[in-house]
This record gives sequence, structure tokens and C-alpha cells, in this order.
Amino acid sequence: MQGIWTTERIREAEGRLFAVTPEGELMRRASFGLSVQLADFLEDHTGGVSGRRVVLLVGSGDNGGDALWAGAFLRRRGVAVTAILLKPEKAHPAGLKALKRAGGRAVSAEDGPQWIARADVVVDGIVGISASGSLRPDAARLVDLVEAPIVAVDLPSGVDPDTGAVDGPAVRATRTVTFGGLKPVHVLAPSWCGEVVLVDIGLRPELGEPQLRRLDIVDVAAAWPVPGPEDDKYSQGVVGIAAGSATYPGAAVLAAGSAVRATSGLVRYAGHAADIVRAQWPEVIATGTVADAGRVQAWVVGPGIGTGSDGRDVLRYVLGQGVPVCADADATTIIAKSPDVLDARDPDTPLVLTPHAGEYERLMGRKPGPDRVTAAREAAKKYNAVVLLKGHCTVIAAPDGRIAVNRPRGAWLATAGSGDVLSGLVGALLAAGSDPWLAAAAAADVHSLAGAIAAQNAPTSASGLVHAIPEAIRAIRSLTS
Ligand SMILES: NC(=O)C1=CN([C@@H]2O[C@H](COP(=O)(O)OP(=O)(O)OC[C@H]3O[C@@H](n4cnc5c(N)ncnc54)[C@H](O)[C@@H]3O)[C@@H](O)[C@H]2O)[C@@H](O)CC1
Ligand SMILES: [K+]
Repeated sequence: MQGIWTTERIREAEGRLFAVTPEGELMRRASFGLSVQLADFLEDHTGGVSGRRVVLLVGSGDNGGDALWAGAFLRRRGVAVTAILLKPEKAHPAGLKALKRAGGRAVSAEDGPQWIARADVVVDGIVGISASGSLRPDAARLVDLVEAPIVAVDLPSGVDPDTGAVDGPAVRATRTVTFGGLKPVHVLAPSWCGEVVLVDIGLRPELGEPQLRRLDIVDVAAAWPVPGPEDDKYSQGVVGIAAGSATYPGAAVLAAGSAVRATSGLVRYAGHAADIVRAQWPEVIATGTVADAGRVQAWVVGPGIGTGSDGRDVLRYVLGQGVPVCADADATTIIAKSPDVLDARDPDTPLVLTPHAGEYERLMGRKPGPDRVTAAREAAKKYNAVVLLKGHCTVIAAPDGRIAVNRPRGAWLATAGSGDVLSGLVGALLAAGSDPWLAAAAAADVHSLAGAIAAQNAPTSASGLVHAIPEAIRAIRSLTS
């Protein structure tokens, strides 16, 4: 599992390491690592290093210091380096001296445009973890002129380091070189960071427990249920799907199909779309009502059930069965309208809620806002449930405070019925007895991988996603076995 630390924790850890490290050593490690990455980037993008032109955008803090020192290292490899100083009087003194000593040039913001026009690569050393707000107008004007690829130092300036939010001009980087540990921006705003490279500066032992996590493929592979020699169709966990209606049978077909494809045990369906589900997925045992469904180890409830009294009764029934429940789509709206349905639930039984932004607003009475991690965490606390807040980077919060951020693989999942497929995946893992936070995070990862496989750079559909699930699981397992 990858750890991600808030800037507050990074700063505290840096403070501790600072105290036991010779002066300037941490910046030397960071900037040397940055210069290696910049040389590598130049090689990739221009086919060489010596004689190439690099422009540094340098702000007033240590982020600019990193850029200046890296510029000095690059000079030794024959790179022409020009630093544009946004605040000349505040530019990192030692870094500036080192760059000049190495034969680099420093110019003012007014003289910047002509150098930007000729740059092979631009380095964003405007602002780092002490950033607040978007780019200031002087920096924004220069960034606007850049046509060369940008390498960001630590993080792309203008993007909030702790939330990944962007509410004005910001740098869009092709590569981000960060130091010591990943920060939230790197997993919450991947499209602004580009490829993220972590340079080790010896900080890891000081960092402690991460505040956010991102599952690695090995974690997803380990979380995915695989039958053993002693298993039968029941012992792997039976999934119940309470979804769809006569008017909206599609949600039932998608959620049930997703569960069928995700595990090799048994899937039961209960609802008004039983005939259609049976026709599409003959292996599903389909009945008309949840009361007739038979024993299951987890329920998926909500997609397409409607928000009226029928839906409410179904939701209340499944919540009262003492098994984990994934409440999706209409079930979230019912909970928001009639929170008393939750009285049916034994509070120790896992509940996973999967709201998109609109459903979140219904559940919480406010929009998720720019800080999606806090938003998910608060909902998880309020409902004593795992909350999977959907978005380009889906955030999964557990009531005990654990947070996972999902790795997006393109935006093809933004397609009708995609959420029904996700809920089937979550249900399959819940039925197998997985920890509900891990179940939701692993399901989100397989969902995103299935999306990429199904799409192959062309639009796909929710049905396409369902069919790509086995290939996604196979790909994950093959990388780890
Ligand atoms: N502290 C350490 O031990 C290390 C820090 N390193 C570097 O130091 C950086 C942090 O440096 P600093 O704390 O000096 O601060 P920054 O370089 O992040 O920011 C400098 C100052 O810019 C101003 N500012 C804030 N938002 C702005 C905006 N939107 N536009 C323009 N100016 C803005 C603020 O006055 C802020 O203090 C890290 O991101 C990293 O690059 C690395 O050298 C590794 C070691
Ligand atoms: K930066």
C-alpha cells in the first residue's frame, strides 16, 4: 500500500530530520534527485541533455531553492539554464549563488518571456508545500506562455497541496518530482501532476502512519477472493442483489452480472426484474422479493429500486438481516430522506455507502466541496459506514479514519450504469468476508482497471465493463503470482 502524508506531517517529519542533518543536506538530496530526473526527462523529450535549454520559474521559498540548486547541477552536464526570479529579493540566496557560480543566468519576470519561448523544458519551482491559493497573476502570465513540457518541483504550483483542488490558474505538469513522501495532491490531482516520481531524502523513518493510502496491485490481488480446494458455491459467500424494477431492469442486470463476474460463488437476485436477470445471467438464482431470496452473506441494495415506499421496505429488510450491505444509488437517497431506515441495522454490521456528489449532498445537506477527503471522512463518521465518494479520484473513508484514494485510469468510467457495476463488485467482496473499507477500495480499483480494459481508448459501456471484469482480475493476479 502506498502511503500519503498531509503537508503538516511532512513538515513535522522534515523538522525532525533537519535537526539531525547537516545544514543544507536535505535540499542537496532533494535538488540532486531533481536534477537526475530533469536530465532523464530531457533525454526522453529531446533525445539529449548537453546543450538543451532549461528555464526555471523560481518563487520565494525553498521550492525555488530546489529548482536553483538542480539548475546548478544541470549546468555541470552542459545544460543552458536560465532562472526567472519572480521575487528577486527573496530568491533562495545559496541556490542562486550556486547557479550563477555554475554559469547559469538569472533574469527578472519582465525578461522572462523570451527565455520561455526558447525553452526545451520549464521547471516549476514557484511554490511547494507552503503554497496557498492559485498562481499569482505575475506567475500565471509566465506559465500561460509555456509551450514546452513542465516538470514540477514537489507539486504543481497553484494546486492545493492537501486537497488537490484548483480554483484558478495552476501549473499542469508532465512530470512531478517530489521528495520524502507522497502528498495528497499527488493522488487527488493526478491530471495536474502528470507522472509522479518520488525522490528519497531519508524522510521515511520520520513519517509514521500515513493519513491516506493508495492500494498497490498486490493489495488488490490479496484482497480478491479465490476459492480453495475445500470451497463450494456457498462457502465463498453468497451475494444478494436487490436492484432494478420493472421499469428499470438494466441496473439489476448490471449489478448482478458484475457480482457473477467478480467471484465464482453464488449470486441471488431479488426484485421485479427477476425474469430479465435470469435470461441474461442463467447462473443467478432470481426471486421476486427479498424475503424469498434465501440466505446471503452480503446485500447490494439500491440501483434502480426507486425512492418510494417499496424501495424503503426493501432497504429496511436487507439492513435488518445482520449481514454487510452496500447501499447504492436510490438506497442512498432513501437513507437521506428517511434516516430512520438505518434503525433496522445492527451498528456492528458493515455498511458501505457509495454516493456521487449529488447523493452526498442529499446525505450530508451540503456539497462535498473542494476537500473531498474531509467530506468523505465526515460522512463515514456520521453514518458509521464506509463511504465511497465517487469522482475522478474516488475517495474511500472508513469510520475509523482510514482513507484510500483510488487510482484513475482514464475517464471512461463516466458512463451510464457504471455505478451499478461498481456496487456488484463491492457486494462480491463483502460477501467473501473482506474488511468493508478494503472491499470498497479494491472494488474501485478493479472497476477502474476494467474500464481501461473495456475502453482501449474508445468509448465503452457498463455492459462492456462487466465483461472486462475477469480480464481485470486476471491482469492483477498475473502481476503478483
Ligand atoms: N523543508 C525541508 O526540509 C525541505 C524542503 N524542500 C522544498 O521546500 C519546499 C517548501 O518550501 P517553503 O516552506 O520555503 O515554501 P514554498 O517554497 O512552498 O513557498 C514559499 C512561500 O511562497 C509564498 N506563497 C504561498 N502561496 C503562494 C502562491 N500561490 N503564489 C506565490 N507565492 C505563494 C508563501 O509566502 C510561502 O511561504 C518543498 O515544497 C520542497 O520543494 C526540499 O528541499 C526538501 C527538504
Ligand atoms: K512547484
